[in-house]
Parts: sequence; C-alpha cells; structure tokens
Amino acid sequence: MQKQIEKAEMLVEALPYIKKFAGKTVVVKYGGNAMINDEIKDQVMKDIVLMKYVGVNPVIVHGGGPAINSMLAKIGKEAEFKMGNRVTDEETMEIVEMVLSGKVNKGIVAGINRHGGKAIGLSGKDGNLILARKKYLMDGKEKVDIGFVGEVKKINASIIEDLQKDGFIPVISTVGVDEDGNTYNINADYVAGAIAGALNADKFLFMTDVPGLLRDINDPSSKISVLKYNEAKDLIEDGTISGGMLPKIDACMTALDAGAENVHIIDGRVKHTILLELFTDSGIGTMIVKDYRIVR
Ligand SMILES: Nc1ncnc2c1ncn2[C@@H]1O[C@H](COP(=O)(O)OP(=O)(O)O)[C@@H](O)[C@H]1O
Ligand SMILES: CC(=O)N[C@@H](CCC(=O)OP(=O)(O)O)C(=O)O
Repeated sequence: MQKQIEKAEMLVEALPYIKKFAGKTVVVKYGGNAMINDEIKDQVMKDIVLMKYVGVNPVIVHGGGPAINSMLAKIGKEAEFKMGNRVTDEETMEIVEMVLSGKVNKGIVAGINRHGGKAIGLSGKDGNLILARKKYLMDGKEKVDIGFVGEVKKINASIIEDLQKDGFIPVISTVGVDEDGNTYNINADYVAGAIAGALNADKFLFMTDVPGLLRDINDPSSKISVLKYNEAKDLIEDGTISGGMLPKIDACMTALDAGAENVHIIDGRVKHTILLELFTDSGIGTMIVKDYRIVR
C-alpha cells in the first residue's frame, strides 16, 4: 500500500508542471543517435503519448543519420560529410528519402500509435510543409556545392497547427522540396529550429547522445547548465562546440530569435528524459537562453 501511495504522490507532485504545459506546444528534435537503443526508444514513444494525454501538444522532428549511413553501407557507398552536412548526390538523396520519410518516420509513427497516440507522419513534401532551397557551403569566399542539400526557406506551419487541432501528433522527416518540386536533404537540427520558431513553441527539446553541452567532450561532468548567446560565440570560436553540436546551437538560436521559448539540449539515452525535463524540477541537460544576439 505504502508504495502505491508514494506513486500517487509522485503524480500529484507533477501537477503544477502539467498545468504549466497544458495546451502548450513542445517541439522535440529526436536525433538519430538517440534512437539506437530499442528499449529507450519505446519509452520515448510512451512519454510522447503521455504528454499528449495530459494536454501538451508535442511535435516530433526526427533525424536518422546513423540509419542512412547503414543503408549506404549496404549498397557499398561511403558516407561523406562537409561541415556537418552530408554530401548528397542523386543516389544518396534517394536513400535519404527512403530511410527518413519511410523507415524512420513510419517507425516512430507506429511506435506512438502502438501506445495509444494518434501520430501522423509527414515529410517536408506533404503540403509543402518544408519549402527549401539549395544550400551551398562557404569555404572562405568560395562556394562549395554539396549536391542535393537544402536549407529551409519557409515552414508552412498551418499544416502542423491543423493536425494539432485534430488531436494528432505530427512526426516530421526533414526532406524538403522547392517550388519546382526538387527534393532536398536538410540537417534535422535546422528544420527542428525553424519549426520551433514558426510555431512559437513554448519548449524546444533536442534529444541527443550527450548529457548536454559539455565544456570538455570527454568529461560528462563538465556539462554547461545554462548557455547564453555571447558565451556560445566564444565556445564556437575556441572549438568547444564542434561537429554535430554546431547545427544544434545554431538551431537553438534560430528558434529563440523566431519566438520559441525554453530551449534545451537533453540526453536521449536517459530513461524518460522528456518527462524529467517537463514535469519535474530536476535541471537536466543544457538550457540555451537569449541575452543578446551573436554577430558572426
Ligand atoms: N561541446 C560539446 N558538447 C557535447 N557534444 C558535442 C560538443 N561538441 C561536439 N559534440 C558532438 O555532438 C554530438 C551530437 O550531435 P550529433 O552526432 O549530430 O547527434 P544527433 O544524431 O543527436 O543529431 C555529440 O555526440 C558530440 O560528439
Ligand atoms: C544535410 C544532412 O546532413 N542531412 C542529414 C539529415 C538527417 C539528420 O540530420 O539526422 P540526425 O539528426 O540523426 O543527425 C543526413 O543526411 O544525415
């Protein structure tokens, strides 16, 4: 009996947090590296369903880099990245679309629905949700062409809002399209940031494979709990923020600039990390706050 009472008390403790987020939009970027463990993945699906049941409106934007890499390996093709972007030729684009908008997207949709949620899967092509244009990298003053890689031109947020009104949980793969119907591969972090901004999300969560932003990447205890804009600039310049963390920090700032509130990088390998972040006072991960804008 005592155990049951303790469980009931835990639920009651969550009440103020549940009230705080009821009716609010929470954008979750679910990174490919956070999806690797099936057991944790199933818990994430349950957490998302629970969020919806207590009145929160989750929007899931997912990656799937590791799944793309393993499909490329199966056809004997090596993955190549430049400044965090996959070099995407025509054949790679086909694989990216099959893996992200097919296997990964439908896997998440089925996982949520299996636990009683009402998820609907979309790619950026559905209703022109993610209008894109070709992205070039800059190497000094030189433009570098990396193929069918895109950047977000516009998010048609009304599609997401309509689905939310009808009680659906939108699950979005980050394959974009331009006005001529060309397909683009877009880094999921950037899309998630643009969507969180376009929806004025009340909370934007990055689920990845580190405890948060680390001062020393080899030391999990060096986690930075709160990161301000001006500090981010220094940490980028001194190389502390590198690789896959760069687009995340960039996307956090884009989302904050566009009107999102409460942006966090959290560890997707930890059980119930979303629930911990939303419904308890345990300060997990790294919160990114806006003080003043980085000029770079
Ligand atoms: N300062 C830092 N703190 C934490 N992680 C960092 C940092 N700089 C670079 N990273 C890298 O960023 C990675 C997360 O990005 P990424 O691999 O793209 O994951 P995801 O698939 O979740 O998008 C970490 O695994 C880590 O290797
Ligand atoms: C252009 C570009 O790099 N696109 C990414 C899209 C998937 C992604 O971002 O997945 P994660 O979130 O798991 O890293 C890619 O092809 O890997």
